Amino acid sequence: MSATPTTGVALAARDLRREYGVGQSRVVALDGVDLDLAAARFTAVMGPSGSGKSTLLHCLAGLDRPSAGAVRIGEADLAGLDDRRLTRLRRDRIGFVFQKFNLLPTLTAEENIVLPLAIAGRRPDPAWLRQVVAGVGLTDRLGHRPAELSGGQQQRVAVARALVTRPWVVFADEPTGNLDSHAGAEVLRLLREAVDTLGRTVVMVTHDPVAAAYADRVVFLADGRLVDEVHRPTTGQVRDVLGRLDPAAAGTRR
Ligand SMILES: Nc1ncnc2c1ncn2[C@@H]1O[C@H](COP(=O)(O)OP(=O)(O)OP(=O)(O)O)[C@@H](O)[C@H]1O
Repeated sequence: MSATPTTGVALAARDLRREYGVGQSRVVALDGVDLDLAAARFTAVMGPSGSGKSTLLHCLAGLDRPSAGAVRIGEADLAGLDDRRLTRLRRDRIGFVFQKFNLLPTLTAEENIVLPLAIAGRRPDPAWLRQVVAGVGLTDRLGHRPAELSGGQQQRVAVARALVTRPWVVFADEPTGNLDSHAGAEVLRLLREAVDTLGRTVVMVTHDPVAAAYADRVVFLADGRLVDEVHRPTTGQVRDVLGRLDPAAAGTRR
C-alpha cells in the first residue's frame, strides 16, 4: 500500500450514480456526482433531507457500491477491489465517526480505540497512541466503558478510534447529531485538529450550519447532484445556500 496522500487529491469521485429499486419504486439517490477532495482538508457535505448525503458518504467510503461511476481513494480505485481488498482498505486506510458513536459496550475506551488495529493484527505505536489519546483529552478515562462516559466523551473515543490507524480519509456522518452544542463543538474542534495538526483528510455530513463552518469547504447536494459549494464558509453563508435549496426547512434551523 502506498504512502498517505497528504498533498493533492485524497479522494476523487467521477460521475457517481446510485439507484435503488426498479420500475415505479426506482429512486435515483446519486445522479452523476463529480467531486475532488484535497488532501489534508476538511470538507462538509450538506443538503436537504433525501438529497443523497449519506448515500454519497457510503459510496465514497466503500461501504456501498455505486451503480455506476468511479471512486478513487489515494491510488486505489474502489471498483477494482474485490470485497476482501475493499474491507482491508476500509480497515487500514479509512476512519469512521458515526452519529451513534458505535462503540463496543463491553470494551474499555482504550480497547475501543485500538480495536481497528487489533482486528488487523497490528500493535499500536505507543507514541502515536499517546498523542491521539491526549489529543482527544481521554488520558484519564482509558479504563472506562462507554456506559461510564458522557456522550461527548464517547464520541471523542470514536474520533480517537478513527485516527489510530493514521487513515487516509476520516468520514464522519452527523458526528454531532447526538451531542449538546458544547460537546459537539469539542468534537468539531478535534476533527479540525485532525486536519490541521495530523494532516488527515476529513469528510463530514451534517445538517448543522454551525458544524459546517468548521470545514474548509462545504459542498451542497440537491436531488443527488452537487449544486453549490462555499470555501472558507461562515455559518451565515451556509444558512443562505441551504435556505435557497430548501426554503421550507430553513425556518426551522438553528
Ligand atoms: N436502501 C435504500 N433503498 C431505497 N431507497 C433509498 C435507500 N437508501 C436511501 N434511499 C433513498 O435515496 C435518497 C437519498 O437518501 P440519503 O439517505 O442518501 O439522503 P440524505 O441526504 O442523507 O437524507 P437525510 O438528510 O434525511 O439523512 C432518498 O430518496 C432515500 O429515500
